[in-house]
Amino acid sequence: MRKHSSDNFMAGILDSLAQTSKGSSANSSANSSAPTMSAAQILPRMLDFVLPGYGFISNSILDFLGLDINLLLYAVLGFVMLIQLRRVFDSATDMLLDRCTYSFTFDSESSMYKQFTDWASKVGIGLGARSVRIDIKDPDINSLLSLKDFNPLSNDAIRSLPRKLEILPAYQGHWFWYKGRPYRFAHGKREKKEGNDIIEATLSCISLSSQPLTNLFADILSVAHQEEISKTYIFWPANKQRRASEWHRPWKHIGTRQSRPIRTVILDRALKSKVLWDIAEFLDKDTASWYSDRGLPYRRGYLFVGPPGTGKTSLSFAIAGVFQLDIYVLSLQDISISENDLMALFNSLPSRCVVVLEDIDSAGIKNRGTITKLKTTNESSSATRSSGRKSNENDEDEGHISLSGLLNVIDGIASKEGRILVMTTNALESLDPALIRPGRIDLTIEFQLLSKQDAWDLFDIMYQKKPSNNVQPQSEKESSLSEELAAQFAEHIPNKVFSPAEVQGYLLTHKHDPEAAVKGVQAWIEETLEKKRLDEEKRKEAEEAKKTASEELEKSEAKESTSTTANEKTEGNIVSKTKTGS
Ligand SMILES: Nc1ncnc2c1ncn2[C@@H]1O[C@H](COP(=O)(O)OP(=O)(O)OP(=O)(O)O)[C@@H](O)[C@H]1O
Repeated sequence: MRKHSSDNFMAGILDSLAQTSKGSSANSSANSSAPTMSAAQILPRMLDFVLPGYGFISNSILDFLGLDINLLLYAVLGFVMLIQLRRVFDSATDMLLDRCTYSFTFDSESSMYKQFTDWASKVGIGLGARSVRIDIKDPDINSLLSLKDFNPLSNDAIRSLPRKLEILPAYQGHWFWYKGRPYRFAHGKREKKEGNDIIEATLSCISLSSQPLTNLFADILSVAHQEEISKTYIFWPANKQRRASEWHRPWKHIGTRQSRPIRTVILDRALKSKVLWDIAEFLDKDTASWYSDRGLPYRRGYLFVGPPGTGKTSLSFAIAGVFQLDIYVLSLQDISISENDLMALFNSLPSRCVVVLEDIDSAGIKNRGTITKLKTTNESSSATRSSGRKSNENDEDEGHISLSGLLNVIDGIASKEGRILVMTTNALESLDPALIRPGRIDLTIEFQLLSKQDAWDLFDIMYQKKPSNNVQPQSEKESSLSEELAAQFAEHIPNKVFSPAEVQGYLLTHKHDPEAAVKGVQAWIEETLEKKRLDEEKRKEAEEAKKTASEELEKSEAKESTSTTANEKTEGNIVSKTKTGS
């Protein structure tokens, strides 16, 4: 039934068209100037047939309003056709992309992603897109600090810093041109893992080979490399939750620092070059095979010994900068790090890096000997029993990582080849010899308190002008003046009394005024020595009080145990007397 009516409908339309066309051809023979039905008339005719009266209405609108609704109709039809064409184009492009595209994928947690977005922001990739992501770059606080009239108490100072926008490719797909080729950057699957969004990113290129993409990545890496040359990447252990997750590296990138120039670390020249040559030789391309040919583990260990603030950490950072290595800093004082964590942390180190184990003396490493001693003491000593402490409590006090656990990590089978281990300590004598035996520690460097010459060097480092900082290099006159000031300054500093950190702290209070630093140094020395003296007195008093308290405790415990023994004896006598009496 329905088919029948639709047949009628089509027949009607064709009839109507045929009549028009017949009429037109008849007329055309009679009158060649008579209008024939043009393509433009087909739609109105069809509509007239479907909606009787449409022709009348459209003519009336044309007559009265001068508006040709047929034109509107064609515009709508054209628009619909365009949309359809776009769909066809999209699916054709998808098909083309599928067949003729190369894609490289990386995830948002990878360092590749960071390097791509840095590159995109630098090259302005996001700028061509109609939809971009924007972020605000951190204000350049360094530039503010270098201003003479900077007042840290004024909130406005920080607020007034210009903040720059960072323009990045949007999360949806985005085409861009690079070196005459179209590339597409898109974010894909987003997954939530351990509270973190991990997004898959894809960079594609229409090409029959992967070469253009490889070239693009080479460009990205070379831009990143230029930046990295002067930077040191710093890693710390990630928090416990992330460390436990199989999705994350146990290390967290916590920052990137301008590499510390080696000349800014004050250390005996011969020692400095000894350690640098040693590392250079270790990192030489032939050294790894030299080690493996001889069955030696390809690792190097250094021990930096010296009082606090003498440059042990600074030298570690400078070494990382000189050799372009990332630095992994680990403190065993972090009680959340278990032996298993330590193992995972060491196992996931890259093959070339500097790993710094800070303050290993105060880390509370459980010493094999100490544990045995404690256990024996606990078993035999009634004094310890009476204090109510259990042996495992003592073990915990001793530290959460055992010496054997640490040794295992440092040179066990799983330990990474090629890493440079730096252990720092303030107290060499408190270290277990096993920890620093040759093979684990290959070179020990001693750091000292400041000599007069060191004070001279430190002053020079603090006030030298660098041509690279848009500051004019020093003239000869200026340079001889600053040498004179450095000499005067060094003259005041007593030999081997202050650490470089202490003197640096003082100089920082006169950052832009070397004359004032020289003028005020004597007063500072006296004040600091007096403070040190008072601190030392307090420390001694506290030590004395602790000693007296423990002696008193021992005495009272001894008294208690004597009276217990006497009571037991008396009780024994009473019992024996009673027995005898009975
Ligand atoms: N030898 C040095 N040369 C240059 N700067 C130094 C030196 N020693 C210390 N400093 C300065 O003192 C500060 C602390 O130095 P650093 O952390 O390297 O000392 P450290 O010996 O590792 O101390 P700690 O034993 O307390 O860890 C840094 O800002 C550093 O610039």
